[in-house]
Amino acid sequence: MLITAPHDVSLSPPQHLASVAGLLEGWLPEQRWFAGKGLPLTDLSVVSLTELYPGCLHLLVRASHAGAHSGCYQVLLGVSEGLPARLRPAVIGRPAVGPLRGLTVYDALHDPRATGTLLERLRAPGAAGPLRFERDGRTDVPAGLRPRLLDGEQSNTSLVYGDAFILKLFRRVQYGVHPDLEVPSALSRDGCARVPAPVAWFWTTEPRRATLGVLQPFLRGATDGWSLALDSPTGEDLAETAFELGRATAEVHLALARAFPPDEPGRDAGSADGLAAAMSARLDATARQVPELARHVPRLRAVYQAAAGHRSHPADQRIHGDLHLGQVLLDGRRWRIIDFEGEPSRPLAERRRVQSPARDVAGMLRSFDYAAHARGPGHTEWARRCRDAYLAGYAREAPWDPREHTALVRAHETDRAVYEVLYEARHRPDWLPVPMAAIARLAEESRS
Ligand SMILES: Nc1ncnc2c1ncn2[C@@H]1O[C@H](COP(=O)(O)OP(=O)(O)O)[C@@H](O)[C@H]1O
Ligand SMILES: O=P(O)(O)O[C@H]1O[C@H](CO)[C@@H](O[C@H]2O[C@H](CO)[C@@H](O)[C@H](O)[C@H]2O)[C@H](O)[C@H]1O
Repeated sequence: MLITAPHDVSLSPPQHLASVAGLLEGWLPEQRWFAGKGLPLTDLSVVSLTELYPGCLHLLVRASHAGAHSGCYQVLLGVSEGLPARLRPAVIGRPAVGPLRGLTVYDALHDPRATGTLLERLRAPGAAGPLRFERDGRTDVPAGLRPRLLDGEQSNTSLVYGDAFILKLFRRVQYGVHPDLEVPSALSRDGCARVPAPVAWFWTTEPRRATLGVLQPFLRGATDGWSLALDSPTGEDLAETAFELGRATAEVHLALARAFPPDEPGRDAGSADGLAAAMSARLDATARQVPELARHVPRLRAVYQAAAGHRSHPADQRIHGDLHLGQVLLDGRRWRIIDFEGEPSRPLAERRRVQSPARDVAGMLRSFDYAAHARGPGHTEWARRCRDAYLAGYAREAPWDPREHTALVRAHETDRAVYEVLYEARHRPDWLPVPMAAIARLAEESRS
């Protein structure tokens, strides 16, 4: 396959691109954040290329697959004659042909020189080719903070600088306003302390505006909800924290409703029937891709219809969109909520739409179920306690009580489990039995 360069690249010789094409073709599909897993690649094209310094290229690469599917990815490449031992795990390969023959191409996000340069750019707002760097101007970002690449399971890639800031680089790039910059900025203007506020960010103008990364304060010493859930010896000891987490979710929902008022563009009314139709459409699409889901389809549709039958629902509003235990950090005694990106596989415009707050509540309930599986057999009761405490905490702060809207919450849990089925099938097939077990249970419950 030939990798094709954009016509207006002036920063680096286009023939270099042909050199790295074969390497990226093998490397991209192996990455956790690559969304086209299992779909044969038909083309790779560079939509933007910027030389950050000689030997370090910032690329946006479009990967096309058979059919209409394609995705644009952010990649930072280093090119070097030799690499120190600590950078060997980052090697992508050595081009066999072309001007880069014999040189080593590597993932430069592992290279402190490259990631240090990114921070310097963010500290001094301005342009580099099509890239634009901006900052809020209120927070001091010291020079020379030591970068460290996070190695956790992620949809994107994050770097921690001096344990003071964290930079999230969006791997799958979509054009338009990015909710992970838009929402925390709006919440911070609203005075909401539950969400770390963006300090600096960068975006590209080429071929269209797209947010590429956001720097925010690093909550040193905070523990994520997933680790806490796996470490807590009993449901009893997590109940109080789960209650507080419910309160935190409701507080953020209230702040979101204030920050994105009803007449804001992008907000539409939504109806219970429309919701059931949208959920059914997602179910059908997923069942086409994950055939083991197909036998549950009729019963799951009934779950959606049951929610549509109830006319009184909490109003749609902007929500988190992908709330789970990995997105909440216990910072001292206070829960903080991160990652407002929404479900990574959905189009950006869809993720920015108003949705039912029940969806976030359902996301967290699903997460207790995941944690119960991860803890091992016999943790159903543990999950129930966490669930009850979380719902009680939410109801304490929110203007509606999810325990009085069981059909709605169940429909969202089901829709969320369907999303998880596709997510796991694509990214982590070993985890697929977890949402599949929930699907079987929810389908069975629909009989009663
Ligand atoms: N402000 C922060 N302070 C401390 N840790 C953070 C912060 N933001 C993110 N993290 C850590 O980084 C991980 C990944 O961040 P996240 O925004 O969820 O990325 P992704 O969308 O790629 O999953 C989180 O699970 C959390 O452990
Ligand atoms: O990368 P993100 O955090 O934005 O979210 C994606 O990946 C998550 C897994 O890392 C995935 O969450 C699912 O697995 C979690 C356990 O690892 C579990 O707590 C969640 O409830 C479950 O949805 C998330 O769905 C996906 O969007």
